Amino acid sequence: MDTSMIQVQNLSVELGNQPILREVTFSVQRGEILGILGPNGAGKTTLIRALSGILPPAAGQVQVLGRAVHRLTESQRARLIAVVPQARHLPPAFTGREVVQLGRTPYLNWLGNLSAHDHACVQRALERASALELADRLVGELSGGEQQRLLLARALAQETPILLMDEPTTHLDLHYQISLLETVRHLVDEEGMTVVMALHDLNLIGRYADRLGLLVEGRLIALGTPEEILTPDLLSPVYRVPLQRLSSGDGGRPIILPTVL
Ligand SMILES: Nc1ncnc2c1ncn2[C@@H]1O[C@H](COP(=O)(O)OP(=O)(O)OP(=O)(O)O)[C@@H](O)[C@H]1O
Repeated sequence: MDTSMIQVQNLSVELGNQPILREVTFSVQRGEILGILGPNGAGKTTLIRALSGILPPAAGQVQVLGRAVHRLTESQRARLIAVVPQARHLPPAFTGREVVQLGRTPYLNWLGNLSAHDHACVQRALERASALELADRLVGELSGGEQQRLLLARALAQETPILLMDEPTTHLDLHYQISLLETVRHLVDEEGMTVVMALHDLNLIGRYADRLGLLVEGRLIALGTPEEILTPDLLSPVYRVPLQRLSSGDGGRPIILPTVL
C-alpha cells in the first residue's frame, strides 16, 4: 500500500523566467518529518511554496493524497495543508487569539461564526504552541519569537494532516526551538501528521527529522537518514566550510560542526 502523503515528481519551478527548482523528485510518508537543508538561495522556500500549491510547476508535479496540489481550490488546500511561513505579515491590530482564529477560516460557515469546536481548536493550538499568554496581546507589540509562536498556533488550529514549515525556529530562543520541535515530533508520532520543514540548524533538524533532503542550486542532490546526510564529505563542499562530525552523547544522532569550533 502506498502511504505517501506528498509525491513530488520531476518538479521544476521557475521564478521571473529563471529555473529555481530543477527536476526534484521525492515523496513523504504519513507520520514522517522530512527536513530540507541547503545553503542560502538553494530553493528551500520555493520548494515549500510549491508543496503548498501556491507556485505552479513549470514541469513535473506535486501530488497530495494523489491529487495535483496546485489544482485544488484554496479551501481544499487549507483543509489539507497548513504553512508556517518564513515571512511574518501578521495584522498588527489583531490580538494573538484573533490571529490563531484565522486558522479556522476554511471551516467557517458563510456568516463566519466560530463554533464551540472552533474555539476549542484555537485554545488547544495556543497551548500546543506555548502561546497561551499571547492570546490577549496585540500582535504589533509582540517580539519576533512571540509572533513566530502565533504562526505555529495558527497553523495547528487549521487541523490539517500536512504541516509545511519554513525556518520556523528563526526567531525562537533555545527553549522555544526545542519546544516547537518536540511539539511537532509529538504531532507526527501520536497523530500521524506529515511534516516538511526547511531548517538551517543541521543538528536540530538532524535530531528531529526522520529523513533529510539536501537542496543545492535547485536540485535535490541527496536524500536519506540524518546518519547518511550529516557527513562532512557531503556537506563541507556544499556549505563551503570544513566540517567535523561528532557522535551525540546518547549514541543517537550525529552532530556536525565547523572545524573552527
Ligand atoms: N520572485 C523571484 N524572482 C526571481 N528569482 C527569485 C524570486 N524569489 C526567489 N528567487 C530566487 O530563487 C532562489 C531560491 O530562493 P529561495 O528563497 O527558495 O531560497 P532558500 O533556499 O529558501 O534561501 P534562504 O536560505 O536564503 O532562505 C534564489 O536565488 C532567489 O534569489
